[in-house]
Formats: sequence, C-alpha cells, structure tokens
Amino acid sequence: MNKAIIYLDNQATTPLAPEVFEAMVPWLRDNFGNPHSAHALGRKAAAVIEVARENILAMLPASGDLLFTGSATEAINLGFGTVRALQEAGRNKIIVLDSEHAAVRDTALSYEAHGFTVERHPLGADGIVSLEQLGASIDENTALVAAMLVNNEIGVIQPVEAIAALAHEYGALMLCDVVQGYGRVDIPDNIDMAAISAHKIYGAKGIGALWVRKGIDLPPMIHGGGQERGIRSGTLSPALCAGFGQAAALCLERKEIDAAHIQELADKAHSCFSDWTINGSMDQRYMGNLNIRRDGIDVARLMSDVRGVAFSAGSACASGSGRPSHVLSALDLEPAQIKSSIRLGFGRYNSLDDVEVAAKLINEAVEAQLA
Ligand SMILES: Cc1ncc(COP(=O)(O)O)c(C=O)c1O
Repeated sequence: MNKAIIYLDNQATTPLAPEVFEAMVPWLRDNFGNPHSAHALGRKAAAVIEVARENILAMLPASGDLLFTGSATEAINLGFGTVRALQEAGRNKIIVLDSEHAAVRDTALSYEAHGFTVERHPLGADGIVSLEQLGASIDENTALVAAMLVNNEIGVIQPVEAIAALAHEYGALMLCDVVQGYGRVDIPDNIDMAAISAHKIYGAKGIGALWVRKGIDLPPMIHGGGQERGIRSGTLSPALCAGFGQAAALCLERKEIDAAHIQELADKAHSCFSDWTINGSMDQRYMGNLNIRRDGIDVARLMSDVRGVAFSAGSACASGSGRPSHVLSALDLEPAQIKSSIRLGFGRYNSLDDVEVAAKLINEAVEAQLA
C-alpha cells in the first residue's frame, strides 16, 4: 500500500485486499480457460465464478439472482430496464431520491425521453427522506422507486426497508444502490433490485453486479453469446469474479472486526475535528464517512496545501466539475457552506495514526488559512 500518502478516500474506491489479489492471480496467470467453454478448463473457470456468485449472494436477500456486470453503474442501468414492462402496464413515473449517485439520477432522467416523468424527491436537512412525503408521491402510476442505502457523499443511511414497503403498496418496484453499504450495513429483505461494486469492498475495479428478485422481468441489455441468463452477454472474467467473491467473503467474515475498527477511527476523527460541523444525520449514518465543514475555508487551497492526505471535496464523481455537490445542496446548505466541506472516508487499512496525522495536517493548514 502507498504509505507516502494517507488514504482517506475510501468512498471513491478502496485498496485491493491482499487476499483478493491472491484469489485473482491464478485466474490471470495459469487458468486461462473461457468459463463458457464446455471442456475441463472452461468448467474449472465456470466453477470459480459460481463460488464467487454464492459468496456475494450471502449478504443479499434470499430468493434472487446475481448478474455480473462491468460496474455498479452498468448494474443500475440494467435494473432500470424493468420500467419498460411496467410502462406497458400504464406506469410512467420514476421516483429517485435527490441524493442519488449520478449513476441512478442520470439513468432515471434518460427515461424522460421515453415518456416517463422523473421525480427527484427532496430530503430533510439531515439528508434523510421523509417517509410521509415520499408516501404522498408514490401512486399507481409509479413504476420504480430508487433509493440508496448509504450515501457516498455524506454517509447517511436511508430507511430503505420502509421505502420498499411504500413502493410495494402501489405495486412499484424498488431499486437500491447498495454500493456503499454492501458488507457494512444489513440489506433489507424486501427490496427488488440491488447494485453493488467490487472496488468499494476492497475488490478490483471493472466488476459490479445486479441482484434481482426472482420473477422480475429484466430485459436483456447486452445481446450476444447469451451469458448471464441471456441478459448481459459477454465473456466473464474469472479473475475479476473470483476477486469479487473473495472480497465479499472477507467482508462477511470480518464484519464485526471491520465495524469496530471503523467506529474507532470515526471516534478519533470526531475528536480531532471537533471544531468542524458534520454534514448529514448523526443518528442514521455509516461511521466510515465523515463529511465536515468549517466556515470560511477554501477547500481547493486546502487540498493543494495538504498533498500528503488523499481526501475529497464532496463527491469524487462530481469533483472537478466545478458544480456544487447536489447532495449537499439537497441538505439546504448555503453555497459557502458547501464550498467549505470536505469528505474523509475511513477504511479497513487505515490506522488511528493515519487519522491523527491527517487531522493535524488538515487542521494546521486550515488555521494558516484562517489566520
Ligand atoms: C453510491 C454509488 N453508486 C454507484 C457508484 C458507481 O459505481 P461503479 O464505479 O462501480 O460504477 C458509486 C461510485 O462512486 C457510488 O458511490
């Protein structure tokens, strides 16, 4: 691991776990069979993919299938395909929370061109959706409600189980982006689809998956050789799948250890950054995410002054766009407060020392700015 830089950006991506690397190597170096070939080499590769699938399914609701994709973004795009059949049944409304990742928000918006109305549902000042307000928006025209489990920018946990129940009351489907929550926060049993990504759970980039409840009509997205039940054709990478499966198995095995470690890092960070204000709910949050603000600071300057710490100014996906974070805007923060916010993301491989040293560097640079 690169120790020259203290890595506190674990929502953008996580380092590869050493065990994941070990699980992938044989499938890159020695076992090159096409998993879709019928001979012994192919069957061996197919078998490792099925073991990976089972390992990933262990932390998802029972009674569903897992389709491998190239990323969570692709999985979300795939899942949205379900609205087509619902449109034929007269449903033409999609509801997404205002804090959804661009993968959900922009996919939803792309359906406006196909006759759907897309509602971006507002949040409370703590970043959590009001179930009462959401319930009033869902109706018999609603095809799909999409809500994320853990927010990538501010770490708040949405009441996904209750959201799915509301969607079901009106016969709508519920898609949950569990990218930041999988392996860390329990996933409710009543959702209909879930998108996950290996590189957020100490796996490799380039692979994600869509979990879909049995019986849901999911139209094919990529046509070709008929892999992944004919829905997502293309030769799977046994190495990426094996790594993803190992990453999931490790998350399950280490769930309590990792959670305790993250809590310890968060406690340390909360005391080191006591002069800052936390953005988003303190009660419903994943502790590995700390989005904080300090009035009057220039975050771009802070990031260039503190080069020894990898952290983020808002969402990594939005950074560089020059636009204010849509999630922080949804919290009703002033533009100046949004501009003075940073995101620190703690992970399995961070130490208390990392947090302490990073906090010292960041706080010193801030004091110099404010002096
Ligand atoms: C909440 C959330 N959803 C979706 C994605 C997209 O994941 P991927 O990089 O696998 O496409 C991300 C990645 O930043 C994310 O944080």
